[in-house]
Amino acid sequence: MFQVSGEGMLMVTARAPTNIAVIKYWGKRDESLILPINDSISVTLDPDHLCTTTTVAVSPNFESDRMWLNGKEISLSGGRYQSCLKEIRQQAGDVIDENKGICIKGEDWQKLHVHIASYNNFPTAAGLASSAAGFACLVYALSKLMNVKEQYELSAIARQGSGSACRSLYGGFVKWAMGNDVNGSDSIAIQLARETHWSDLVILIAVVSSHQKEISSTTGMRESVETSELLLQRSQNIVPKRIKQMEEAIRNRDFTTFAKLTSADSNQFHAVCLDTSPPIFYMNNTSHRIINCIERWNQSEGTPQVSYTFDAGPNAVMFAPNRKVASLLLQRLLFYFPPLPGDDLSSFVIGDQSILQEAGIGSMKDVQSLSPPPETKDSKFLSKHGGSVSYFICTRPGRGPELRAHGDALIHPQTGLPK
Ligand SMILES: Nc1ncnc2c1ncn2[C@@H]1O[C@H](COP(=O)(O)OP(=O)(O)OP(=O)(O)O)[C@@H](O)[C@H]1O
Ligand SMILES: C[C@@](O)(CCOP(=O)(O)OP(=O)(O)O)CC(=O)O
Repeated sequence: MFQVSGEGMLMVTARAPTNIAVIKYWGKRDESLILPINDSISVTLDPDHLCTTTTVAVSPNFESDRMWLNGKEISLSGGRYQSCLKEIRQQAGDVIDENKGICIKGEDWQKLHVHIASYNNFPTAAGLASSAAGFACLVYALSKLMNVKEQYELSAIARQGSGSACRSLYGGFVKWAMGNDVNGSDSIAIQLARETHWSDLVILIAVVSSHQKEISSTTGMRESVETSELLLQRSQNIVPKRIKQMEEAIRNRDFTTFAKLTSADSNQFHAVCLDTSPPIFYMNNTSHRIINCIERWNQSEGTPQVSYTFDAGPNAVMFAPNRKVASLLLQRLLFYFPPLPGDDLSSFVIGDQSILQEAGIGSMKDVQSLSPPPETKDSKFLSKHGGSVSYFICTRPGRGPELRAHGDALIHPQTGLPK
């Protein structure tokens, strides 16, 4: 919402979700415009559980563009922030409200400076796509402040902050079309279906403990483009088919196909990482154990009960077709990856915690007395790995960015500084 203070400051606060790719983006054909070598498809995660909140403010008294992330001032000099700010200013419209004494013409935005305060309600730079939610929220909030008319162009602007950010401008199920234009104007996100289209889906995230310093997605994909022949084959011959199949699976809410494609595409993306020289290892032993646990279960049932996907890190994102299956998944995961003694269950499973009740787990004692999954006949698969998952987040497909009320503003209306 617009908020005008006595100091002549105008503010907007917005919230934006993260997303998880089910057909992965990996590889750019243009590094500075962030143009991908293939289409990708993602599911937007419920912002009630994982989101960025950003307040943007403008005042004639501001001397430079400034930004605070999670309370600490950060530099906006990087090319990605500069591209987003420049592009959004070019699209800015008039903001005129005679009653409130506001008159900002479209061209005035080139001279006016903004203050930005942003907060992620989940760990930043920890493999949970903070850059996707962050850049989507920044561009969305600025577009509202600056009265940008062409809302469909926002994804092409957010893309220049971080490729995957373009998909966070929509809720539900989203495709990022790679486009053909050299200037990137058609490399944009398109909503395939709203979150309500497939609201039974349950998403469980295992935040896997990791002390390794990971290689960033930006660097990793650059090295894959330079060295992996498998990536060339994937982007030219495999992804185009999978995109069509995935679109159809989403349209028909066909979980079996959705699950098969999601896990297969994650595995192929990590195979590309291994095919990169030098090879890149994003998953760790815990990630591999989670895959084994799910594959054993799926094999024993003959059809996929759940699916998994991993981005450029060890965290698992798992999909279940409904709450019943999600609670069976949670029982299995808590059996193999219990919290450490003394941990608190209510901070070990966060997000939509009602899933714990449905899984019949009310206390740490219930976790300890979980029986081994019935498909686990061989005792070598019975070892537990307490503490190797830091915590679980239970969520669902969610809405796209939205404006927030004045009360959520992160900038003080008098000082123009973070609250
Ligand atoms: N709320 C935000 N607003 C603007 N930029 C943000 C925000 N949160 C994160 N970023 C930017 O994204 C960077 C982190 O991106 P990075 O790709 O390292 O981590 P991630 O997106 O959390 O994890 P991953 O890409 O592995 O899923 C930060 O250093 C910052 O530049
Ligand atoms: C594995 C991925 O998560 C890669 C995401 O890469 P980024 O969007 O973080 O990379 P840049 O465009 O360089 O900022 C797959 C995906 O989200 O599609």
